[in-house]
Amino acid sequence: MDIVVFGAGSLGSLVGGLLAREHDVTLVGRNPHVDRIERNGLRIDGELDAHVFPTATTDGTGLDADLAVVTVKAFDTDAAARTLATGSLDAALSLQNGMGNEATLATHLDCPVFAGTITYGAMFVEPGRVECTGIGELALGPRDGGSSPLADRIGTAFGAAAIETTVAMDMPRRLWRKLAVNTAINPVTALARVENGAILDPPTADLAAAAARETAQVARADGVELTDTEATGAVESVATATAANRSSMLQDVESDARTEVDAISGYVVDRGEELGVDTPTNRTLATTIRTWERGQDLR
Ligand SMILES: NC(=O)C1=CN([C@@H]2O[C@H](COP(=O)(O)OP(=O)(O)OC[C@H]3O[C@@H](n4cnc5c(N)ncnc54)[C@H](OP(=O)(O)O)[C@@H]3O)[C@@H](O)[C@H]2O)C=CC1
Ligand SMILES: CC(C)(CO)C(=O)C(=O)O
Repeated sequence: MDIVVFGAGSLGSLVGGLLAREHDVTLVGRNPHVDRIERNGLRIDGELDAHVFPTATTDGTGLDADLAVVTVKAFDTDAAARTLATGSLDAALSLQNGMGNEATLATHLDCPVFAGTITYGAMFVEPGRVECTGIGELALGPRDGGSSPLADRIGTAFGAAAIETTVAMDMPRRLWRKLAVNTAINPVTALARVENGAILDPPTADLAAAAARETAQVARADGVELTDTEATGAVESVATATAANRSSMLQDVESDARTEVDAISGYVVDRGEELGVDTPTNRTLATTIRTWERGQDLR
């Protein structure tokens, strides 16, 4: 397959690098990372080891591909979609955290847009090098659920590159369950400046669980069957499995970078308002993170 990976930061470089073991990959990213990849290739180390030579560019306009994998931060999705729309794609797949990315992509792109969730961990080490901090799995499928031969083809292509992949018929449920995890872990760890495992202890556990329960309530109002128990259970198991991790939102706050709060807690608040579900915990968490953002000179 010809695959464009739009957003060659931590995750995009890892996924693009793994795909490059089997497919023709073009990474769209920033310099000096792109420059280094063009000259010396991309090294992946940590839990996986690879040295690959994908094409890399800082200019994402006019690209033609079978598939675009979108891995920019949620707040960059609109710009990424507009740039990708200048080329020609057969399909697009979001692997981003937060909600609403697929809808944004579909607004601009004239091709099927698939939803994805990924539990691989990636960390940018230096230009030309990323670390795989955890081997997980990838699920992808139609963004409204159901099956599609094109999703099957994409799943087969990821599998051929030895990426653990499930083609799922229940992506809306999976996206909401991941959102419940992110609404519980990300803002709480970012505000308290603690690793993921710390949210398992009372009284923080109550705060995180309240955020997850509200997210599940909004999901149900949106027609997706996600019980409170399933949402809080997912939070507990992810926080346990990633106990020593610093969440992406904590890392953003620590490096004075903009967070994805609008697509995480903010999404739950906004969708809850539309559906008549009050979300006081998510509202408080979103407001506090946004207040922090406004007070910073963000990168
Ligand atoms: N890292 C991880 O382990 C995981 C991340 N995710 C999700 O994946 C997404 C990406 O995360 P992550 O990789 O950590 O983020 P990064 O910030 O490391 O990667 C995004 C990259 O895209 C670049 N970018 C944005 N717009 C453009 C553009 N127009 N042209 C070229 N490059 C562009 C950014 O550059 P710049 O910053 O200069 O704008 C940045 O280098 C997020 O939604 C995150 O929540 C999900 C699971 C795991
Ligand atoms: C699952 C979790 C919470 C892992 O840290 C994550 O997705 C993030 O940090 O954004």
